Amino acid sequence: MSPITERNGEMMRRGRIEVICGSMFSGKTEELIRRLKRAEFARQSVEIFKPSIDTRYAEQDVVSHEGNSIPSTPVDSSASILLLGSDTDVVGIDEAQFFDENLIDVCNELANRGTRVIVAGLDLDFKGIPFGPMPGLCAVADEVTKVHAICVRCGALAYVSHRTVDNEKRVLLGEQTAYEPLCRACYQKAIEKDNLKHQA
Ligand SMILES: Nc1ncnc2c1ncn2[C@@H]1O[C@H](COP(=O)(O)OP(=O)(O)O)[C@@H](O)[C@H]1O
Ligand SMILES: Cc1cn([C@H]2C[C@H](O)[C@@H](COP(=O)(O)O)O2)c(=O)[nH]c1=O
Ligand SMILES: [Zn+2]
Repeated sequence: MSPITERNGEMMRRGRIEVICGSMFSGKTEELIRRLKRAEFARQSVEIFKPSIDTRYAEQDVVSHEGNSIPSTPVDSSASILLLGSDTDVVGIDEAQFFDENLIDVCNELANRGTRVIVAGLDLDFKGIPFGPMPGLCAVADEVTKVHAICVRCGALAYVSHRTVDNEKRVLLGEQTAYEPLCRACYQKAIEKDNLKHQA
């Protein structure tokens, strides 16, 4: 069970929201899997969800770039998470940026009912704009962990995922062949170069 607390003389599970955010390759999924596996070792009930559009490495599992994985339930909308994740000690959600804004209310509702909710997602899209429900989730979270990849151009800490293929759609599944993690300075240079290419 989750840590227990007392409310109005009743023993309750203590709910909370933990957000793990950062660029691509920053270790969000590995950190999510680490926390979820520790909860399983503690014999807590764990349910893991991901958006069904995320078929990059596997249909069902949450998989890190290193190949670590954990079984999950793909869902089409955040409402399904509330339905399927109730009465669970710990709910894990990966690729949260792809969910609808209602995910914020769903996580709040689960946490208020006593569930520990651990959410991982991209804080910024390839244009450097806050992605989907992520900024709202960071605001309501009890704890936010920002993780960093290494900038592939200079070795500093990366903060954003630069798209290296010509496609303006916000959602474009991919890995190293389509994205590179960059620090702020290298990202500025890369964007200037991209803009010049588009003007030519
Ligand atoms: N530039 C990079 N910086 C850090 N890790 C990288 C980089 N490129 C590839 N990786 C790999 O990505 C792994 C993290 O994968 P993952 O947890 O799936 O990240 P995320 O979910 O944030 O995209 C690292 O352990 C490392 O093996
Ligand atoms: C920046 C950015 C990324 N995506 C896609 C690319 C990947 O399939 C996922 C992120 O996965 P990770 O676990 O964080 O490596 O999101 C996108 O669709 N749009 C973007 O702007
Ligand atoms: Zn750099």
